Amino acid sequence: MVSAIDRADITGLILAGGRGSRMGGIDKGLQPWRGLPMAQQVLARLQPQVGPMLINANRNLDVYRTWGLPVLSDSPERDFAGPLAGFLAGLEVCTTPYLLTAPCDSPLLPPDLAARLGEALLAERARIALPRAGGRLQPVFCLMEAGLRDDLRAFVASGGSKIDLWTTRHPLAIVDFDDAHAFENINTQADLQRLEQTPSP
Ligand SMILES: Nc1nc2c(ncn2[C@@H]2O[C@H](COP(=O)(O)OP(=O)(O)OP(=O)(O)O)[C@@H](O)[C@H]2O)c(=O)[nH]1
Ligand SMILES: [Mg+2]
Repeated sequence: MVSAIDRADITGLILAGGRGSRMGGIDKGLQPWRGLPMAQQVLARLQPQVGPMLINANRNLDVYRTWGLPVLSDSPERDFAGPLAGFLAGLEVCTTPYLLTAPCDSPLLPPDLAARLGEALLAERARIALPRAGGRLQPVFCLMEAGLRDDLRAFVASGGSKIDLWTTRHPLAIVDFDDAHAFENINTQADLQRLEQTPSP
């Protein structure tokens, strides 16, 4: 039998703290897509897979707060230090044994993301699990042990900002997903319009 992590033991964290520079500097999480802000589309896909949910944002905090979830900003010492700053903000308040991140700009994320990453993490006795799709790692979708908090805090404090440099320091499970489309990332207005029309599961 394959063991699984109880979904209540995983906190979901939506990463909406970026600059959105390729979309003219807008707050991508609030950008409407298929009738809802993009981060809400991600929330709808992620929430059924996990227990508590958190949002990481650095702008428009009042708007995000109206969604009824805790909203965390990156530590003010670092100005837009990248997604790892968001991971750390999540780990600092996470009360479950695991944290699963998802970016606000990939609204088609797989419905079995948490389950499959969790199985691999347990089976391989890893501390971090990442998906791979279309031959590429997708490191902003990261399932990690909450016990990595101190390690990540030290890594970020020493100037670390690359997710791959942090994740490869730890036992890592990689899970192949067949549907690369599920990890499509909306970075530009053109991506937004193209994906608005593409049929999705
Ligand atoms: N917390 C936090 N998250 C970030 C930061 N930069 C990017 N992210 C998040 O990381 C994920 C991937 O971001 P990108 O699409 O590469 O970057 P972006 O800043 O959103 O957009 P660009 O400025 O166009 O690159 C998204 O979920 C972003 O919200 C940051 O400085 N802090
Ligand atoms: Mg992106």
